[in-house]
Amino acid sequence: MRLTTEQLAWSVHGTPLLTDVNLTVEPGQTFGLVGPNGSGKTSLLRLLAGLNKPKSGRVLVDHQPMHTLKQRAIAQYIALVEQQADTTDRITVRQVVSLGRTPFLSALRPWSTEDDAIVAQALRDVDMAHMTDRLWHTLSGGERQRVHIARALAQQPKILLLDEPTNHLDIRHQLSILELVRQLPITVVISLHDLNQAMECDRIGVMDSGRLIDSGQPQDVLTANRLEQTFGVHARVIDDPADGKQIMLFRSAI
Ligand SMILES: Nc1ncnc2c1ncn2[C@@H]1O[C@H](COP(=O)(O)OP(=O)(O)OP(=O)(O)O)[C@@H](O)[C@H]1O
Repeated sequence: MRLTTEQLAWSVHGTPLLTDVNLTVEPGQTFGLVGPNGSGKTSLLRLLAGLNKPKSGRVLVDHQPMHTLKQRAIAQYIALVEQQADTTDRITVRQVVSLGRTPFLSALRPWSTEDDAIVAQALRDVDMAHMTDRLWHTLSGGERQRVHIARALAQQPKILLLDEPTNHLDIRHQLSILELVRQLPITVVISLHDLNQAMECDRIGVMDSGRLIDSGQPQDVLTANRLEQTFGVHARVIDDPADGKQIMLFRSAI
Protein backbone atom coordinates (compact mmCIF):
# COMPACT_ATOMS: atom_id res chain seq x y z
CA MET A 1 0.00 0.00 0.00
CA ARG A 2 1.13 3.54 -0.71
CA LEU A 3 1.29 5.91 2.25
CA THR A 4 1.02 9.62 1.57
CA THR A 5 0.78 12.74 3.68
CA GLU A 6 -0.44 16.05 2.31
CA GLN A 7 0.49 19.25 4.14
CA LEU A 8 0.21 17.41 7.40
CA ALA A 9 0.24 19.53 10.55
CA TRP A 10 -0.21 18.69 14.23
CA SER A 11 -0.11 20.84 17.34
CA VAL A 12 -0.60 20.49 21.08
CA HIS A 13 -2.22 23.36 23.03
CA GLY A 14 -1.54 25.72 20.13
CA THR A 15 2.15 24.76 19.85
CA PRO A 16 2.90 23.46 16.35
CA LEU A 17 4.83 20.18 16.55
CA LEU A 18 4.52 19.11 12.90
CA THR A 19 4.30 21.54 10.00
CA ASP A 20 3.58 20.99 6.32
CA VAL A 21 4.79 17.38 6.08
CA ASN A 22 4.49 16.08 2.50
CA LEU A 23 5.63 12.51 2.17
CA THR A 24 5.06 9.56 -0.15
CA VAL A 25 6.18 6.03 0.62
CA GLU A 26 5.66 3.71 -2.33
CA PRO A 27 4.25 0.20 -1.83
CA GLY A 28 6.94 -2.19 -0.63
CA GLN A 29 9.46 0.55 0.16
CA THR A 30 11.37 0.85 3.43
CA PHE A 31 11.44 4.52 4.37
CA GLY A 32 13.84 5.62 7.12
CA LEU A 33 12.88 8.56 9.29
CA VAL A 34 15.84 10.28 10.91
CA GLY A 35 16.31 13.50 12.87
CA PRO A 36 17.56 14.82 16.18
CA ASN A 37 15.71 14.27 19.49
CA GLY A 38 12.40 16.09 19.53
CA SER A 39 12.32 16.68 15.76
CA GLY A 40 8.90 15.03 15.36
CA LYS A 41 9.55 11.43 14.27
CA THR A 42 7.29 9.81 16.89
CA SER A 43 4.60 12.44 16.37
CA LEU A 44 4.60 11.75 12.63
CA LEU A 45 4.48 7.96 13.11
CA ARG A 46 1.48 8.32 15.44
CA LEU A 47 -0.34 10.40 12.81
CA LEU A 48 0.52 7.82 10.14
CA ALA A 49 -0.93 5.12 12.41
CA GLY A 50 -4.14 7.09 12.90
CA LEU A 51 -3.53 7.43 16.67
CA ASN A 52 -3.30 11.22 16.52
CA LYS A 53 -5.58 13.34 14.37
CA PRO A 54 -4.01 15.96 12.11
CA LYS A 55 -4.69 19.62 12.87
CA SER A 56 -4.72 20.13 9.12
CA GLY A 57 -3.73 18.20 6.03
CA ARG A 58 -4.33 14.48 5.68
CA VAL A 59 -2.90 10.97 5.54
CA LEU A 60 -3.80 8.79 2.55
CA VAL A 61 -3.63 5.00 2.55
CA ASP A 62 -3.38 4.14 -1.13
CA HIS A 63 -5.74 6.84 -2.33
CA GLN A 64 -8.14 6.74 0.59
CA PRO A 65 -8.04 9.47 3.26
CA MET A 66 -7.35 7.80 6.60
CA HIS A 67 -10.18 9.64 8.34
CA THR A 68 -12.69 7.88 6.06
CA LEU A 69 -11.44 4.40 7.05
CA LYS A 70 -13.08 2.39 9.81
CA GLN A 71 -10.99 1.70 12.91
CA ARG A 72 -11.00 -2.02 12.15
CA ALA A 73 -9.76 -1.46 8.59
CA ILE A 74 -6.92 0.75 9.88
CA ALA A 75 -5.99 -2.00 12.37
CA GLN A 76 -5.98 -4.57 9.58
CA TYR A 77 -3.74 -2.46 7.31
CA ILE A 78 -1.37 -0.69 9.70
CA ALA A 79 0.78 -1.91 12.61
CA LEU A 80 2.77 0.43 14.85
CA VAL A 81 5.61 -0.62 17.14
CA GLU A 82 5.98 2.19 19.66
CA GLN A 83 9.10 3.07 21.62
CA GLN A 84 7.71 2.68 25.11
CA ALA A 85 4.79 0.32 24.87
CA ASP A 86 4.24 -1.41 28.19
CA THR A 87 1.66 -3.39 30.07
CA THR A 88 1.20 -4.18 33.74
CA ASP A 89 -1.07 -7.16 33.03
CA ARG A 90 0.04 -10.70 33.93
CA ILE A 91 0.30 -11.76 30.35
CA THR A 92 2.52 -14.26 28.54
CA VAL A 93 4.64 -13.65 25.46
CA ARG A 94 2.24 -15.75 23.38
CA GLN A 95 -0.73 -13.68 24.58
CA VAL A 96 0.99 -10.40 23.69
CA VAL A 97 1.79 -11.60 20.18
CA SER A 98 -1.73 -13.07 19.78
CA LEU A 99 -3.10 -9.54 20.24
CA GLY A 100 -1.81 -8.89 16.73
CA ARG A 101 -4.56 -11.15 15.39
CA THR A 102 -7.39 -9.22 17.11
CA PRO A 103 -8.37 -7.06 14.08
CA PHE A 104 -9.12 -10.23 12.09
CA LEU A 105 -11.24 -12.06 14.66
CA SER A 106 -15.01 -11.96 14.92
CA ALA A 107 -17.92 -14.21 15.88
CA LEU A 108 -17.82 -15.54 12.32
CA ARG A 109 -14.06 -15.82 12.27
CA PRO A 110 -12.94 -17.19 15.65
CA TRP A 111 -9.34 -18.03 16.59
CA SER A 112 -8.04 -20.87 14.39
CA THR A 113 -4.97 -23.05 13.91
CA GLU A 114 -3.95 -20.58 11.18
CA ASP A 115 -3.69 -17.86 13.86
CA ASP A 116 -1.58 -20.22 16.00
CA ALA A 117 0.77 -20.74 13.04
CA ILE A 118 1.03 -16.99 12.33
CA VAL A 119 1.85 -16.25 15.99
CA ALA A 120 4.44 -19.06 16.10
CA GLN A 121 6.09 -17.78 12.89
CA ALA A 122 6.20 -14.18 14.22
CA LEU A 123 7.92 -15.42 17.39
CA ARG A 124 10.46 -17.36 15.31
CA ASP A 125 11.08 -14.28 13.12
CA VAL A 126 12.24 -12.27 16.15
CA ASP A 127 14.08 -15.19 17.79
CA MET A 128 11.66 -15.40 20.73
CA ALA A 129 10.09 -18.83 20.13
CA HIS A 130 11.96 -20.24 23.14
CA MET A 131 10.24 -17.74 25.47
CA THR A 132 6.65 -18.24 24.31
CA ASP A 133 5.30 -19.05 27.79
CA ARG A 134 7.32 -16.51 29.74
CA LEU A 135 5.46 -13.74 31.57
CA TRP A 136 5.90 -10.31 30.00
CA HIS A 137 7.14 -8.59 33.15
CA THR A 138 10.04 -11.07 33.45
CA LEU A 139 11.50 -10.10 30.05
CA SER A 140 14.49 -7.83 29.49
CA GLY A 141 14.09 -4.56 27.55
CA GLY A 142 15.41 -6.08 24.32
CA GLU A 143 13.24 -9.18 24.66
CA ARG A 144 10.15 -7.00 25.17
CA GLN A 145 11.06 -5.01 22.09
CA ARG A 146 11.31 -8.20 20.04
CA VAL A 147 7.93 -9.39 21.34
CA HIS A 148 6.36 -6.07 20.32
CA ILE A 149 7.79 -6.47 16.85
CA ALA A 150 6.40 -10.04 16.76
CA ARG A 151 2.97 -8.68 17.73
CA ALA A 152 3.13 -6.28 14.78
CA LEU A 153 4.29 -9.07 12.42
CA ALA A 154 1.44 -11.31 13.60
CA GLN A 155 -0.92 -8.55 12.49
CA GLN A 156 0.36 -9.16 8.92
CA PRO A 157 -0.05 -5.47 8.13
CA LYS A 158 0.21 -3.87 4.71
CA ILE A 159 2.03 -0.95 6.34
CA LEU A 160 4.45 -1.39 9.24
CA LEU A 161 5.48 1.62 11.33
CA LEU A 162 8.43 1.18 13.69
CA ASP A 163 9.62 3.78 16.19
CA GLU A 164 13.30 3.15 16.95
CA PRO A 165 12.77 -0.62 17.00
CA THR A 166 16.45 -1.40 17.55
CA ASN A 167 16.77 0.79 20.65
CA HIS A 168 17.23 -1.93 23.26
CA LEU A 169 18.62 -4.64 21.03
CA ASP A 170 22.09 -6.16 21.01
CA ILE A 171 23.94 -5.74 17.71
CA ARG A 172 23.05 -9.21 16.37
CA HIS A 173 19.33 -8.67 16.96
CA GLN A 174 19.54 -5.10 15.59
CA LEU A 175 20.92 -6.41 12.32
CA SER A 176 18.58 -9.40 12.09
CA ILE A 177 15.46 -7.32 12.79
CA LEU A 178 16.49 -4.67 10.25
CA GLU A 179 17.21 -7.35 7.66
CA LEU A 180 13.84 -8.98 8.35
CA VAL A 181 12.00 -5.66 8.06
CA ARG A 182 13.74 -4.74 4.79
CA GLN A 183 12.80 -8.08 3.27
CA LEU A 184 9.10 -7.80 4.11
CA PRO A 185 7.13 -7.19 0.91
CA ILE A 186 5.16 -4.40 2.61
CA THR A 187 5.48 -0.66 3.10
CA VAL A 188 7.66 0.19 6.10
CA VAL A 189 8.37 3.49 7.83
CA ILE A 190 11.06 3.15 10.45
CA SER A 191 12.57 5.82 12.68
CA LEU A 192 16.23 5.25 13.45
CA HIS A 193 18.95 7.07 15.36
CA ASP A 194 21.73 4.93 13.90
CA LEU A 195 22.39 6.78 10.66
CA ASN A 196 24.59 4.01 9.25
CA GLN A 197 21.66 1.62 9.66
CA ALA A 198 19.38 4.20 8.01
CA MET A 199 21.65 4.05 4.94
CA GLU A 200 20.18 0.60 4.23
CA CYS A 201 16.66 1.99 3.69
CA ASP A 202 15.29 2.48 0.16
CA ARG A 203 14.65 6.14 0.94
CA ILE A 204 15.19 8.40 3.87
CA GLY A 205 13.48 11.49 5.27
CA VAL A 206 15.08 14.00 7.63
CA MET A 207 12.93 15.63 10.31
CA ASP A 208 14.01 18.89 11.92
CA SER A 209 11.85 21.03 14.22
CA GLY A 210 8.65 19.31 13.08
CA ARG A 211 9.36 19.64 9.38
CA LEU A 212 10.42 17.09 6.79
CA ILE A 213 13.36 19.07 5.49
CA ASP A 214 14.76 16.57 3.01
CA SER A 215 14.01 13.15 1.54
CA GLY A 216 15.51 10.91 -1.12
CA GLN A 217 18.17 8.27 -1.59
CA PRO A 218 20.15 7.80 1.64
CA GLN A 219 23.52 8.64 0.05
CA ASP A 220 22.12 11.87 -1.42
CA VAL A 221 20.47 12.93 1.84
CA LEU A 222 22.99 11.99 4.53
CA THR A 223 25.89 14.15 3.38
CA ALA A 224 28.61 15.61 5.63
CA ASN A 225 26.88 18.99 5.29
CA ARG A 226 23.53 17.58 6.41
CA LEU A 227 25.17 15.85 9.38
CA GLU A 228 26.70 19.17 10.38
CA GLN A 229 23.64 21.38 9.85
CA THR A 230 20.88 19.16 11.17
CA PHE A 231 22.57 16.70 13.51
CA GLY A 232 25.28 19.01 14.85
CA VAL A 233 28.19 16.67 14.29
CA HIS A 234 31.39 16.70 12.31
CA ALA A 235 31.51 13.52 10.27
CA ARG A 236 33.29 12.01 7.32
CA VAL A 237 31.40 9.99 4.77
CA ILE A 238 33.66 7.35 3.23
CA ASP A 239 33.25 4.39 0.90
CA ASP A 240 33.78 0.93 2.35
CA PRO A 241 36.58 -0.55 0.20
CA ALA A 242 34.97 -4.01 0.56
CA ASP A 243 31.68 -3.21 -1.18
CA GLY A 244 31.64 0.52 -1.95
CA LYS A 245 28.85 1.21 0.56
CA GLN A 246 28.95 4.58 2.28
CA ILE A 247 29.86 4.71 5.95
CA MET A 248 29.64 7.71 8.26
CA LEU A 249 32.46 8.23 10.72
CA PHE A 250 31.41 10.60 13.47
CA ARG A 251 34.23 12.79 14.75
CA SER A 252 32.84 15.31 17.26
CA ALA A 253 29.77 17.25 18.31
CA ILE A 254 29.70 20.87 17.15
N1 LIG B 1 1.60 15.26 23.73
C1 LIG B 1 2.56 16.19 23.67
N2 LIG B 1 2.43 17.35 24.37
C2 LIG B 1 3.40 18.29 24.29
N3 LIG B 1 4.52 18.19 23.56
C3 LIG B 1 4.70 17.06 22.87
C4 LIG B 1 3.74 16.00 22.87
N4 LIG B 1 4.18 15.02 22.07
C5 LIG B 1 5.38 15.43 21.60
N5 LIG B 1 5.69 16.65 22.08
C6 LIG B 1 6.89 17.44 21.74
O1 LIG B 1 7.00 17.45 20.33
C7 LIG B 1 8.37 17.39 19.95
C8 LIG B 1 8.55 16.21 19.01
O2 LIG B 1 8.46 15.02 19.77
P1 LIG B 1 8.64 13.59 19.14
O3 LIG B 1 8.50 12.59 20.21
O4 LIG B 1 7.75 13.48 17.96
O5 LIG B 1 10.16 13.69 18.64
P2 LIG B 1 11.16 12.55 18.14
O6 LIG B 1 11.81 13.06 16.90
O7 LIG B 1 10.47 11.24 18.06
O8 LIG B 1 12.21 12.53 19.34
P3 LIG B 1 13.19 11.39 19.92
O9 LIG B 1 14.29 11.20 18.90
O10 LIG B 1 13.73 12.05 21.16
O11 LIG B 1 12.40 10.17 20.20
C9 LIG B 1 9.18 17.30 21.23
O12 LIG B 1 9.67 18.58 21.54
C10 LIG B 1 8.18 16.81 22.26
O13 LIG B 1 8.53 17.29 23.55
